[in-house]
Amino acid sequence: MTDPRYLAVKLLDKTFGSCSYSNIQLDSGLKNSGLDDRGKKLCSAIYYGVIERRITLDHIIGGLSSRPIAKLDSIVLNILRCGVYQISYMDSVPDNAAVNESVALAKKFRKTSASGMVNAVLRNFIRGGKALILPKDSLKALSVKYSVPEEMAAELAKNYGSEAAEKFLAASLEKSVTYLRRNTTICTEEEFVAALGDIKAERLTDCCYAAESGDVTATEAFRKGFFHVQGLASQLCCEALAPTEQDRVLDICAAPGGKTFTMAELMKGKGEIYAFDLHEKRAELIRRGAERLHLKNIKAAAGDATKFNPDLPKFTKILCDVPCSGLGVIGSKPEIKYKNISDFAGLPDIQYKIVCNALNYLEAGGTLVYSTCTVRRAENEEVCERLLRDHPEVEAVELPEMLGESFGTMALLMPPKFGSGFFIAKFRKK
Ligand SMILES: C[S@@+](CC[C@H](N)C(=O)[O-])C[C@H]1O[C@@H](n2cnc3c(N)ncnc32)[C@H](O)[C@@H]1O
Repeated sequence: MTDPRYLAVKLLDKTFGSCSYSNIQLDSGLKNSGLDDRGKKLCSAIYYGVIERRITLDHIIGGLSSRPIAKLDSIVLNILRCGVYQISYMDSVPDNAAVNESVALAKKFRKTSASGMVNAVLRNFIRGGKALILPKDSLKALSVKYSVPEEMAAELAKNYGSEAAEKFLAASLEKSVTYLRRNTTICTEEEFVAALGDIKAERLTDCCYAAESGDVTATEAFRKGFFHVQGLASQLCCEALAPTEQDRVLDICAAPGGKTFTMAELMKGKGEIYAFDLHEKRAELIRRGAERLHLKNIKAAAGDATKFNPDLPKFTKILCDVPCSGLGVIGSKPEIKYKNISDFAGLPDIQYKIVCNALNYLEAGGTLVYSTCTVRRAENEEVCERLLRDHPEVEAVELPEMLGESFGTMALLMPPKFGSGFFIAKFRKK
């Protein structure tokens, strides 16, 4: 049988060596591993933990190793990262076990010559009281403490102030919650809770629940289409657009379909939703999800949101949930925080192009919601301000209260209260 720590190191080596998504990498790694549930849990905890804390772990290792981090063999470095992670953050793993398992891993990976160094670094870390010594410079300290590149810490602080940036980074390191959206078109709360079996779910809003840990997709409730997994903020975004059965809705960047499904349910399975995404493969994800949830009011197809499609009708409500840098969801997708800020340079123009194109399909008097799962002004407030400046036919609309808070016409939702970082703005065509 595979060793969970061995698999974690192997997967980390792949993840850090490519740009793949952590959840996809982990799922495929676990699938054929032959690990039991306990092994899978341990492997996932180490794998995600190391991605989440990579900069912090490297800072610790850099202070203890005689060779610079950049000169270490990548497998050896990942063994050390996993070792320091277990010692620092996993109470369930005794320190000695973390050291011995790491030394054994070095041998298993045929890095026998490095096993002495692995042993020495980890034992010195424990002997030194597992200290995390932060750099004096405040930006560098923020970067090491919350494991975020300096450039990104600076960007967050520039956007929302250093206090809000630190709060956001701290919240993103907290355990992430799995939120479920109950499918009101086919089940009552009692039926939903019963079909969840052993998994307990706490109700947060009318249809949003926070699930206890466990595989929610293995439940009878999932098989029956009684819910889909969707972040709290995403659910609030759909409620902000508030589609009803009288509406014809356009969801212009819709895959994998979470918001399409919630809107279809708010419309009681009636009215019409046109759901588009760039490629057919992604449109198919929406169709499959709609089928599992027994939702019949969704038409999904491939379509480029930046280009006008003269064959489309006018819509009473439009959702522009545009592609974005995703910094709001670094809590659940930690690999995002290691991207370069320069990779995001072209996004505001694409986002603006999409929302302008969407306006072509909006009926006079119709409403449009613009949303992202990021916390950058350039992709949020600035795109919306440009829209209002250049389109006199558009006006900003007051958002509904969300979890008891009023936001005006643009809302930056932040974790932990709203689950993740998310932006929502609402407009009307005069
Ligand atoms: C934030 S995600 C949408 C998430 C979706 N609304 C949901 O709730 O499940 C943005 C989506 O935009 C799609 N996308 C990117 N560029 C696009 C374009 N030019 N036209 C249409 N969709 C595009 C991406 O494939 C991605 O699925």
